[in-house]
Amino acid sequence: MKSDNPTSNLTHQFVINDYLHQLFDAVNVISVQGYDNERRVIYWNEGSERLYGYTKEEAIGQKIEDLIIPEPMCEFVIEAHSDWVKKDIEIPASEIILQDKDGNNVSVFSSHVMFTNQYNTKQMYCIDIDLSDVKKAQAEASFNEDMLKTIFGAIPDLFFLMENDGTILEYHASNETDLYTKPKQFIGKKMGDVLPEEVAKKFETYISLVLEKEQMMSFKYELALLHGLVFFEARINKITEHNQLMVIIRDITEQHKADEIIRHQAYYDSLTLLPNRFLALDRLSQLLIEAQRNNEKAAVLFLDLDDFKKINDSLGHETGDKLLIESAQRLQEALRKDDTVGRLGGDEFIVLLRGITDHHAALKITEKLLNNFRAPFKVEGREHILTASIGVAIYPENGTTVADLLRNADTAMYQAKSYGRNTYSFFTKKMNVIIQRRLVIEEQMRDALERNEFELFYQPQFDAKNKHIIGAEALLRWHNPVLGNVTPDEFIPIAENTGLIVPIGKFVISQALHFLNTWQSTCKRQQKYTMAVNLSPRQFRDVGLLSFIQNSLSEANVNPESLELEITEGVLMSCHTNVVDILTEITALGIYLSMDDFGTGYSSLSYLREYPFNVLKIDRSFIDGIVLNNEDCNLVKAIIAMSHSLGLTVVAEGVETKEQHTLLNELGCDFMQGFYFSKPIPAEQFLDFSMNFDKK
Ligand SMILES: Nc1nc2c(ncn2[C@@H]2O[C@@H]3COP(=O)(O)O[C@H]4[C@@H](O)[C@H](n5cnc6c(=O)[nH]c(N)nc65)O[C@@H]4COP(=O)(O)O[C@H]3[C@H]2O)c(=O)[nH]1
Repeated sequence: MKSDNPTSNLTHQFVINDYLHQLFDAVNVISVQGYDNERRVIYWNEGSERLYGYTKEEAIGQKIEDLIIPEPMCEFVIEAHSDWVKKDIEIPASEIILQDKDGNNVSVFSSHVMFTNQYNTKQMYCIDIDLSDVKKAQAEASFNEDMLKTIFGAIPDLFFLMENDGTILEYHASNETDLYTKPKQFIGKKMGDVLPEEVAKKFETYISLVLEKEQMMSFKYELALLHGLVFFEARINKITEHNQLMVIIRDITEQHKADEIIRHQAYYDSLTLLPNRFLALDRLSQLLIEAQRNNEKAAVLFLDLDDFKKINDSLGHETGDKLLIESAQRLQEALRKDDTVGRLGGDEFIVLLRGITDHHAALKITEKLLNNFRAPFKVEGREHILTASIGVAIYPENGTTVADLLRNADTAMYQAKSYGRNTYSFFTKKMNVIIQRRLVIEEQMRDALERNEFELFYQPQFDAKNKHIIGAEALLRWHNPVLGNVTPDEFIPIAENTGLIVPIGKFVISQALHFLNTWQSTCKRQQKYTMAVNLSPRQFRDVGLLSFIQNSLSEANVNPESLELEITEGVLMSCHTNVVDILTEITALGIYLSMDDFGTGYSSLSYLREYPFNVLKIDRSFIDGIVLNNEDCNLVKAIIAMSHSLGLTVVAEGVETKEQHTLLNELGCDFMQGFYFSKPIPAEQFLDFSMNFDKK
């Protein structure tokens, strides 16, 4: 309750207290208020004005409970004041929350004194020290503490506070269950006392580094815990002003596993799980460093599965994948643990053998690898025969660098392929010459068609009985300005590999048919001549092959029956699903089909029944020996008989002597060709030969 005219009632009080008030005025940083025995303000210094917001003029005469006492405390304050005035019960100094003019809380430490003036009236003076800054700081500190607790509780990391010498002072751990040692046991100790020696050493090293460099450092380590191997990352930082260190330890096992998976994907082949090219070559470079240091030999084996592409194309990629997986297993089975087998890509593998004593040691392992391929591969109930060709290069004889050894092993592997596959070959310097030539041939052949470097020679074929010319075989010749004459045996396989055989083969078909037309019209006779043309396996992959042949026949105005296409077993073994279809379509057109080089390779009789052949050509390697060698003679005799029983016409290749001719005639051979009659000759010469021959 406010009094009506407070100021006039209080005037005498000011006079009395003037001296005292002058003193309080001097300490204006703290709030001092004076109250009369009815709790009316008789003194209000500058500090009070600042703290509570009331000016001196506003405050003087007001009762304390109307100014700064919050409503709920009013009764208590009035009572306490009355007790002090009347019963001398002192109000103790305490921390209390009052309120300012705007109703805001004001936290103060309030001390009180009671005077009795000369009129025997009690006057209370309150000295209030503003605690708001202290309170704010306390609130902040407690908030920070709470926040830290929450953070420590929420983060699964382990925190250690350490002296600079590594003694652990304090820790925070949200979960102590899975730890190597309970953090409590760390307190007062160093890492060396509680962790395995190797890990403790790492801590010591990094603590020294952090102190020396004055920067945060981190490192990784692993610990074998009861539930398995756990990977950690420790971060150490210096708390500069306190000469202490903070160590934060994080369980990174999951991240480590994820990293491992990524690393595995980057270094291992996802299909076979073998080291991929990248890792295998890295291992090779490590191997070379070791071999050099220990003065040892090492071997690099380049392994390529034979005809894998064809298998993949014909059986499908799923089967191909399964074969690759099993191949990888078989290779691993043949090797020691510290040897490496990697997949370079596709059907190429690399094997690295360390610490081999000599070539013989490498040879034994190479043979073992090939042997492991002998048993058929079983995929989805079907058996498949898969073989491999291996090239071997030895360190240091065949190279001292990754690139050299790899290239030379590859060269040797090509050599093994040319030996007929399913075999191995050790690198020799001579091979490099071969490879070099191969590259030049390849390069020169690219534009040879455009440069008109190819020419067809023709070798006549004769009726064995009456020695009449019945036809010819077209044989390709290549004269190159750089290489000179290159034999078909050398350039045809390269043309096959590069695919150049497709355009070259078309040139042959078209040229041979045009020549046949010229020949048939020049040397007119009742029975038409035939023209035999060789077809390579690769040409069967050309979807336009059939239509090209048909067009060429009509362009050259030649009957299909006059064309004979010679194919080898290679075409049939290429496993191309559409080979049967193409061969059937070829014969349906009326074109003759001839099985070339019979007697070499597998010479499977089943092919003759399975495919629609009209002609069988006995390879000249058999004809060579028929006069001298009874076995060859009997074999040729059997081939002729069998062919006739299948309705096939038999042509003998490479007839070089009169005796061979006579014997083959006796054995019932139908047609012949060979140097005895004529070598393959250019077109013009052939026409002369044919005309002169017919006149005889
Ligand atoms: N020692 C000896 N050899 C004889 C005798 N009679 C013929 N020859 C040779 O035997 C080969 C017969 O051809 P091939 O077996 O089809 O074997 C051919 C054939 O597989 C291939 N070839 C040739 N021209 C072509 C072609 O245009 N396309 C394809 N794809 N291959 C071809 O190259 C192979 C070799 O051809 P050439 O060097 O012309 O060799 C020819 C021929 O010159 C003989 O009495 N004694």
